Amino acid sequence: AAPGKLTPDDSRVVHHTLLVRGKTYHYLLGNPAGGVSSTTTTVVLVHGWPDLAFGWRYQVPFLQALGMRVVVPDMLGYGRTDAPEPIEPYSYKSVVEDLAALAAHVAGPEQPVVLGGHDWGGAVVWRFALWRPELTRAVFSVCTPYWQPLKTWVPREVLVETLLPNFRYQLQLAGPDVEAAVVGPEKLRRFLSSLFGGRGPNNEFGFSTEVGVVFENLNKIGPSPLLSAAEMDFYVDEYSRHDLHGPLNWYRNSRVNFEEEQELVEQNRSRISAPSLLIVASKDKALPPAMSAGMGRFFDSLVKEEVNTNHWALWEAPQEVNGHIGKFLADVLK
Ligand SMILES: O=C(NCCCc1ccccc1)N[C@H]1CC[C@H](OCc2c(F)cccc2F)CC1
Repeated sequence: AAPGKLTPDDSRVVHHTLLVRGKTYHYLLGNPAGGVSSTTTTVVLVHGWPDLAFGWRYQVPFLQALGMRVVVPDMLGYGRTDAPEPIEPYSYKSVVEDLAALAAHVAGPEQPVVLGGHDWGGAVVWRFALWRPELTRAVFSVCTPYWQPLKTWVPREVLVETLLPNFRYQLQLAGPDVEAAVVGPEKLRRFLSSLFGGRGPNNEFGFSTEVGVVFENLNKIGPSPLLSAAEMDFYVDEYSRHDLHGPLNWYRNSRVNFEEEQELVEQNRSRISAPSLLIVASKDKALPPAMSAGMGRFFDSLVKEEVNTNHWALWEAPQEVNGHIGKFLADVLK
C-alpha cells in the first residue's frame, strides 16, 4: 500500500531553517527510505498560492520510498519562511537563486537536483530550468504550463482582456483589497476554504477566477472537502503568523519578471534541455490544459500527462499524480 500522507508534526521529515541570500527559509527535509548515499537523488518541491510546504504531504513519503531525498521549503512569504515587505525578492529570478542556494546547501555545491512545482511553484521550476540548466537534473510541473520569456511587455490587464480571461482574479490579488480585508484567523479560514473548494449553503463561491475573492460570500463558506479539520487548522495557524502581504507579493512582479527576463531574451535562452514532465488538471479554471498547447516546441524532452481534477491535483488525485511522477523519474534516472 502507498505510504500515508504527512501529518503536520510528522517524524518522517525534519524541520530546518537556513539563511538564504538574507532571508530565513524554513524547509522540510525528508531522507530516503534506505538512507543517503553518494548517488542519492535530491528532489526540491516548490508549492504555489495559497499553499505551504505541507501542500506536498501526499508526495513526500512516496518520493522517500523511491529512495529520494526530498527538500520542501515554505516559499518566500509563507509559513515559517520570512515575508519581506518589498516585491522584488519574490521575482522568479530571485526565488530561483534562493532555491539554488538551498539545493547547494542540502545536495552539495554544483549538484544537479530534480525540481518539482505546483501552481506558482510550477512557474518557478520552469524558470529554474531556464536560469540554472546546469543544476537541473529533471523538472516537473503540476498544473502550470511553460511560457517563453517575452520581449514585448503586456500589462496583466491587457493579457486578461485579450488572451487569458481566466487570469482576471490576479488583478484583484495584486491590489490592496484582499490584503486589507483578509486579516485574522477566522477570515483566513474562510479565505483558505474558499480557495480549497469550500462552498456556501447554497453552493456560493468564496473565490472565482473571474472575480477573485467574493467578499460578500466569505462568512458563508463551509469546510473544504479536500482537507481534514486538523489539516485546515494547521494552514490557518501557519497563515496567521503574517498577513497576506507576502503571499500576494507574488502577484505584483509581472513588470519586474519581464525586465529581469530580458537577459534571457537577449541570450536567446527560451529552450529547456532537462527532461521535463507536465501534468495538467482537466478542470483547473486558473490553469486549464489548453494553456499548454504548443509548449513542447521549447523542450528537448517533454512528457505531458493529464489528471481529471480541479486546481488541487496534488490532493485530489495523489495516487495518479505520484504514479506519473514515479514513472517519469524512473525513466530519467535509469
Ligand atoms: O494564480 C495562481 N494560482 C492561484 C489559483 C487559485 C485557484 C484555486 C482554486 C481554483 C482556481 C484557482 N497561479 C499562477 C501561477 C503562475 C501563472 O503565471 C505564469 C503564466 C503566465 F504568466 C503566462 C502564461 C502561463 C503561465 F503559467 C499565473 C497563475
